[in-house]
Amino acid sequence: MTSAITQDQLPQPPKGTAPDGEQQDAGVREEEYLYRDESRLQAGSLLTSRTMARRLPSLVRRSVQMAWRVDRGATIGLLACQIGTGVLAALGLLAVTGTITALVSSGDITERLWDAAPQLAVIAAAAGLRALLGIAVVWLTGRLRPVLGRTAELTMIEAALGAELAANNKPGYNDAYDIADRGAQVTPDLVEEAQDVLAATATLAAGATVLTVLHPLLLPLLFLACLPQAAAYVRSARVVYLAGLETSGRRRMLGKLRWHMAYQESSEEMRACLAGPFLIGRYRRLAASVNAAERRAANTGAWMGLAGAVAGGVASTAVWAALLWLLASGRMSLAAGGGAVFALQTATGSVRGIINGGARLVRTGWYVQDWQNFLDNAHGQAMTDSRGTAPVTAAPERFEVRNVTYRYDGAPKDSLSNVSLHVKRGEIVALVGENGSGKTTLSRLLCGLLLPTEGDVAWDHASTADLDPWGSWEHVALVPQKFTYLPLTMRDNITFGQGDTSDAALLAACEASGAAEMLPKLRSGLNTLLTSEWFGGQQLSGGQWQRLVLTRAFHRRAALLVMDEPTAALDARAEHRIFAGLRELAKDRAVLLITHRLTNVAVADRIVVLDEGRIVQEGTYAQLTQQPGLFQTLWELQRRMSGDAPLKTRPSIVSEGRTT
Ligand SMILES: Nc1ncnc2c1ncn2[C@@H]1O[C@H](COP(=O)(O)OP(=O)(O)OP(=O)(O)O)[C@@H](O)[C@H]1O
Repeated sequence: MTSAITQDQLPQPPKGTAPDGEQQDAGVREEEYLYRDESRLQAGSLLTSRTMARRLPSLVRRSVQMAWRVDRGATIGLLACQIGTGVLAALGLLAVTGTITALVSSGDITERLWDAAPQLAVIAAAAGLRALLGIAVVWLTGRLRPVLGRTAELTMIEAALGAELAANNKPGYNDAYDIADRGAQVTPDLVEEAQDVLAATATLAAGATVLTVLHPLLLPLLFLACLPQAAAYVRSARVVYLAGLETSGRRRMLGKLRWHMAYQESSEEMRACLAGPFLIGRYRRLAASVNAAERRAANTGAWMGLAGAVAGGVASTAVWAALLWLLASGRMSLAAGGGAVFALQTATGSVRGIINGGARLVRTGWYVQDWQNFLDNAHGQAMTDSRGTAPVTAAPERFEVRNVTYRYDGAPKDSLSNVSLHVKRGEIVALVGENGSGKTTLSRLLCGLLLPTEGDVAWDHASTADLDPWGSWEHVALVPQKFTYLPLTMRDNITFGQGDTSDAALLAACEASGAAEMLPKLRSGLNTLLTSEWFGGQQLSGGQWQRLVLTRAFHRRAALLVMDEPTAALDARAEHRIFAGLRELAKDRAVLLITHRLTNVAVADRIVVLDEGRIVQEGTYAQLTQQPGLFQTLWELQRRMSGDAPLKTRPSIVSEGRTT
């Protein structure tokens, strides 16, 4: 038996605080996590019924094209079913009007019944076949939906991977991604809704033919009667869509909170810092604001629906009055009138189906349009638009940053100012400096992951902006400061399906990084799934993961090796192994080493010291340890802390800022 979780089963805050962390949390400010793309919101609010009517055919066409691309068989089957449904509906309807005409004509009742019998048989056969086609539609749709959904997701991932790394800092990019992702999720709905519209259109075609034959006035009247409801549906769809846009940022934040509160990676901090109650409080407030926006949209939608229904009711009464008038004035026979009543009812149902399905289709179409816009150019961040396609034909010899300035989008100041640096194959260059001085940013530029705001980054003589990014990253091996724990086997985590995947090649890289030592402890050696979230998996420690990430970089045998704090999580023996082996590794590689452990940079040929985004010192280890300046100050502080030596200079930076 299942039971709902009660409030007291949730993590509780420390005594003296409100259960939802209210005392610590000032709440969600009005402007927090809000979507602010005014032009987009304005464009959304201008979407009208006329736009909808104009877009409907292209949306149906697009959904058919999407379905065609992923499963031609199912698409052909579905189209055939819709056409079949329409034909059967027409046959059934004609048979019904024929039956009614036969039954209300004069003559013996037995004769009239015999006359109507073939029509009744057609009605029964058409209804049975339509039911069969309905089952086929459900089966084919069930076959198509998941493939469409997964394909849409994959195209999103490809588009995101094809965007500039800097895109994450661009205003609106992450919102655009989220909104587009929603579009990807509803892609299967587009096909289903298009089908509903097609089916209703097919039935309407049948009803319309009969109505027009009975009296040419009936069909236009019917359309007029449905217009108010159509307008109401579209308005309500627009309100819901706009509410979705406005709340996208907050819904993204809700997703992030759920992730951090529930998943393994952050679970220890969540518990030990008692972050749960605080974050649950924050979640509640954000959720309440999203709920309120959605409730407002639902209310407005309901009012619009009511207005549409009232107007539609009045208009329908007028249509029925017109029919009565046609009958009363003798402009239509009683027999035809019976058929007309039935045809009118069928056609009214179909038109409502078109309008209802059409409004849903248009709303889904807006989302799908967002998805397609993102696929087109990743919200203006596609690398194909910002970079060249020049291939990197041979492994570059020299990597150079020339007079580079870089500022992250939205940042108040430059992270790097007029910086120049080069590193050649066979050389180790160390980059040092205090937190936030720009080391990682510089390494991202050297790798071609970021393009400079000013200046140039060149590999041999080619600017990274002109190179094909994917081709160039084949020559890069990166040990990032923050690495990702991927739930793959050790083998896959090392190779990502590239290079020599033989055991011999992998073991050589494992030896160099120290990862070989952990292999005997793994259940299935290189084939062990490195996570405890799945059956049979095994989780590594932080340092073991760092060894693995080093193995990944060494295995790539790339011309440029960038190591950003590569030994932060390693034990002394493992760290020693890395630095002792670095010279050997650098024989045919250009190595950029970033570390705060200044004694380790003795291995480098040159040391570049960054301070607040500028190069303030450059030289060998021997030179910089003897030269007064930032390097010497930091180096002496570290030596003092490790008890190596007394200070040569006063550690003024601790209390008075920098000494340079
Ligand atoms: N993705 C980012 N978006 C916006 N600003 C960033 C981003 N990454 C870094 N910065 C900013 O750029 C500046 C330099 O950061 P960077 O990470 O390059 O420093 P660092 O020298 O590597 O620091 P640390 O030693 O702490 O790793 C900092 O002021 C930081 O706030």
